[in-house]
Amino acid sequence: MSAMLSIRDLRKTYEGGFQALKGVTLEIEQGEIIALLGPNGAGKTTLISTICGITTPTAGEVTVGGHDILRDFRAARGLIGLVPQEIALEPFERVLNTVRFSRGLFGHRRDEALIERILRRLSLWDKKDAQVKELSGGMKRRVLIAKALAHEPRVLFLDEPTAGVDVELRKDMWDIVAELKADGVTIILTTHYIEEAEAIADRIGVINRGELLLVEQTSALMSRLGKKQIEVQLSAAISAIPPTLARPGLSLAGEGDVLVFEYDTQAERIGLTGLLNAIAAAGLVLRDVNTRQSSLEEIFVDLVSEETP
Ligand SMILES: Nc1ncnc2c1ncn2[C@@H]1O[C@H](COP(=O)(O)OP(=O)(O)OP(=O)(O)O)[C@@H](O)[C@H]1O
Repeated sequence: MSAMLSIRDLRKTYEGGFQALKGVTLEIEQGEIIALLGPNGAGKTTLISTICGITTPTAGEVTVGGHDILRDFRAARGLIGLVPQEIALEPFERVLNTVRFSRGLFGHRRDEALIERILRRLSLWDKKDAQVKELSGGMKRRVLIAKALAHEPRVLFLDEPTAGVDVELRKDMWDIVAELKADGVTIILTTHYIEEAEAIADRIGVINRGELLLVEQTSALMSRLGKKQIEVQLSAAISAIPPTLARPGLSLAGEGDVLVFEYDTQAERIGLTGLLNAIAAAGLVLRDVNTRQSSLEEIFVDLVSEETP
């Protein structure tokens, strides 16, 4: 089966010489959900904008459903739905018209029943006659999603869909993504939240400084990255870890008064109870206990430093 979205050696150098994409290659199958993680300025929006025809590539090739995005733009764009990061809506337009218009843009026939279903699905039906400027920020984001869905995309791009939205919309978004996937829609989303990528993506791509550092199955990546630390502060310093406590992942830190135990959250047996019992049995007294999970930032730093020879 050929890929639904095929990106080959895509490069983008902005006017002024900044290289935002340095040769990105990626194939995405139909019905797959891929999350692109990356720090600010990594090139995620540039990648999406280039595929959607908002930014022109400097080099490389992209096909959507087999259609080249430059030579066959209308056919390629007709398959795409885009939920952009920035809210760009006509403030005086009414919600219903905004969404209807979006469907017409790429040559689809009117389908009032579909528009109603989408608006209801996004809890916007009772706002259909409101002007966009009367909506809250979260509702405007819902309108952006409705617009993208109105032309029944086969490939949907979500650029940080849940940045700054409330818990309810986030949950709705995740459910909608699952429903679209069940319909065979291919979804590419960018996010800063690893939990979000973990919850909904089949694969995760990490992008940094215009390069795709890796693309991996979510489960494989999470088990590689799902490290957590427990820091046990002792009431008195020790000169070495007692032999009864020694185990892989345990080290002595601070002034000899902190035991750090690094473990894999995905492991079947972590052994925390055993460790705490052994600490007590060794006659050590605890002053405090903290846990720390690797943050996305640390994960990036790890990945980036792994890539540096
Ligand atoms: N029109 C432009 N002209 C020049 N440079 C640009 C332009 N648009 C983006 N850039 C630069 O390209 C780089 C990538 O930006 P991009 O918006 O793609 O990043 P991003 O990964 O989406 O970041 P964020 O997570 O902050 O949204 C940044 O350094 C940005 O300053």
